[in-house]
Amino acid sequence: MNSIYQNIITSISKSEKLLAVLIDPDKMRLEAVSKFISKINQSKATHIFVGGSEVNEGVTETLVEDIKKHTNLPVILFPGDVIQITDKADAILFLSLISGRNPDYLIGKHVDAISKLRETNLEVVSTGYLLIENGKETSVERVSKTKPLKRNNIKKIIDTAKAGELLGKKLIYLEAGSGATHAIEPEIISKVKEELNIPLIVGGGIRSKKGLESAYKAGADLVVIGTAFEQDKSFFNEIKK
Ligand SMILES: CC(C)=CCC/C(C)=C/CC/C(C)=C/CC/C(C)=C/COP(=O)(O)OP(=O)(O)O
Ligand SMILES: O=P(O)(O)OC[C@@H](O)CO
Ligand SMILES: [Mg+2]
Repeated sequence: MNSIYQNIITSISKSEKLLAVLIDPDKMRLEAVSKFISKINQSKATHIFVGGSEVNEGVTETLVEDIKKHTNLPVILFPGDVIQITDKADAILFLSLISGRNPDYLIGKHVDAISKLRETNLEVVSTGYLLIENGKETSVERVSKTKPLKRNNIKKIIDTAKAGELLGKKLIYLEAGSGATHAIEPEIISKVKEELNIPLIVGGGIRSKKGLESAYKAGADLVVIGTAFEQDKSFFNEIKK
């Protein structure tokens, strides 16, 4: 069986660019799901990510179940906490927040997640998650009680991403933060990409087709967009299939 991770690798080898729409269980009303997903189905999106920094228990499971009724795209959990794990999804980004030094977000939550993961068939994708300063405080920063990496310290960012790869992470995710003022700069993306032999995900603050193209051109393999779709459904028209 083709795994979601294998499919990402195959797409990259064919120079295809990937796009994930992030659905935040906090913000998506169940009544709005079918219309929202039909827009996703008509767009170039290749993946659906579901997650948030702070989500109440049970909400993610109900939402994922509903999303799956309306699409064949892979649904991947992007969880801020253990309670967001549900076997209704296809895979989970097993995020370790390697930009920070909070042991709970480096390894603690992961140990706590194992009992739940054992009961699921989720594909687990080990992901090195790097929060990069964007001009304002993000939810991830607040919840994890960590500081983001400074965006002018490119060496630290590159070295952190490479350390993640050498620790065995299967993906590196450069995160500016949901609703970021400054998306990750192309220069940072290209320098990190140059160093890596694993796929690179970029997200946070990308609000236009131009921003999307510029992230791809710099070397992002998969771009994550949430806020732009939440706030302006017409953005989907710009990225129709
Ligand atoms: C291992 C498991 C299961 C959980 C912990 C996973 C870790 C270490 C997560 C890293 C830190 C974290 C809180 C990530 C959340 C990522 C996420 C879903 C961000 C989406 O944006 P929001 O942070 O919800 O932004 P808004 O609140 O502005 O919508
Ligand atoms: O909501 P936006 O700013 O698109 O960010 C998406 C994602 O990278 C946040 O974790
Ligand atoms: Mg949120």
